[in-house]
Amino acid sequence: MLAAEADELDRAAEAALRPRRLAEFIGQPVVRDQLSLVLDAANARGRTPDHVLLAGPPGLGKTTLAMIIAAEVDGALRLTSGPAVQHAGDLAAILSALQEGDVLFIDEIHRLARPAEEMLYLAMEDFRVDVVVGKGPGATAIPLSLPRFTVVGATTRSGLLPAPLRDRFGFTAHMDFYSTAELESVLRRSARLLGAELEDSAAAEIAKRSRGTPRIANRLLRRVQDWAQVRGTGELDHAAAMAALEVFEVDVLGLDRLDRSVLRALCERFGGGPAGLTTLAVAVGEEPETVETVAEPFLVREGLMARTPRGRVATAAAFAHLGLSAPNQPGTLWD
Ligand SMILES: Nc1ncnc2c1ncn2[C@@H]1O[C@H](COP(=O)(O)OP(=O)(O)OP(=O)(O)O)[C@@H](O)[C@H]1O
Repeated sequence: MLAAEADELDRAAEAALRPRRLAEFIGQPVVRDQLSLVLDAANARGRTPDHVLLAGPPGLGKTTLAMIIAAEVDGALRLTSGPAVQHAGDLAAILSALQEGDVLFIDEIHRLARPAEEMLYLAMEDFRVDVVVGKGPGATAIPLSLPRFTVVGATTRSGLLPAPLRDRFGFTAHMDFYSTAELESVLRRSARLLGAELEDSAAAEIAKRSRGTPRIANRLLRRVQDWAQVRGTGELDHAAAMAALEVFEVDVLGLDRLDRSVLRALCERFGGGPAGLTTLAVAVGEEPETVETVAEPFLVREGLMARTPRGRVATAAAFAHLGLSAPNQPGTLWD
């Protein structure tokens, strides 16, 4: 329910909710300002804009921004992703089909295979690919020049990007989590597009629990709509929001059942920790990887849990959130 990654249902629903132009894009003021400068300058010069890297966690609008960039420069958008390009030949095929002014969106660009990455360096810098013909000592590289195009790379792990690739982008836009007020605007806009009216207090409740992520906000809105239609009055009001969020076990901080059971185990069974990841995972009946990748990042971000060399530790805020009193032991985080 609160995963920031998209599933099939999200993808189908999201298409209708994506802002199409930069002016419609809510939040991310710094990124919007940087992009509008780069795109306006490119348009004024009649040139394709510099390559852009979009860095940030999933669900914050990287794909949406890539589509907006293409729309703003009147270019066609070609989409691919790092894992989809297994061989340099795959990338050569994509690059050689590009037209002047196209925008090539490469999602998860940090997962490109090495040979493809090297081919991309040359394509981004010199608008050229070397097509290798033949094998062994007789192989020759035939240079093929490409029309000017713009690469928009998206990554959730900009630290994994090799420096030579990072350097080929004209700039990197760092996307941040959205504020509650921004998410309320996203929700009001989505409701309008869905032909529904969303009460302000309902928007505030949903926004507060959406983990700073528009994708999650839109998903929760759909569940509130379901509740209103099936069990409520049809209105997207405060009562519908509260009831739907309760059905789906999303609490006031945006924690779901797994998050809470991890915290509860840490606080109640291990006295707040430190507890090792595996021990904690066994206590909640999950795989260590699930606890580490699904629950932990948000708990740490919210200041409810800390990772220390001795193991996971619950903070005073975690005890308070669960309505427990924190043990008073010197040397621990809640002291
Ligand atoms: N600034 C925004 N204003 C309004 N809606 C937004 C905004 N950013 C994202 N959204 C909505 O959130 C959803 C997810 O956005 P998007 O697919 O662009 O995220 P992403 O960062 O590319 O995620 P991923 O990396 O997981 O693909 C879209 O449906 C889009 O409508």
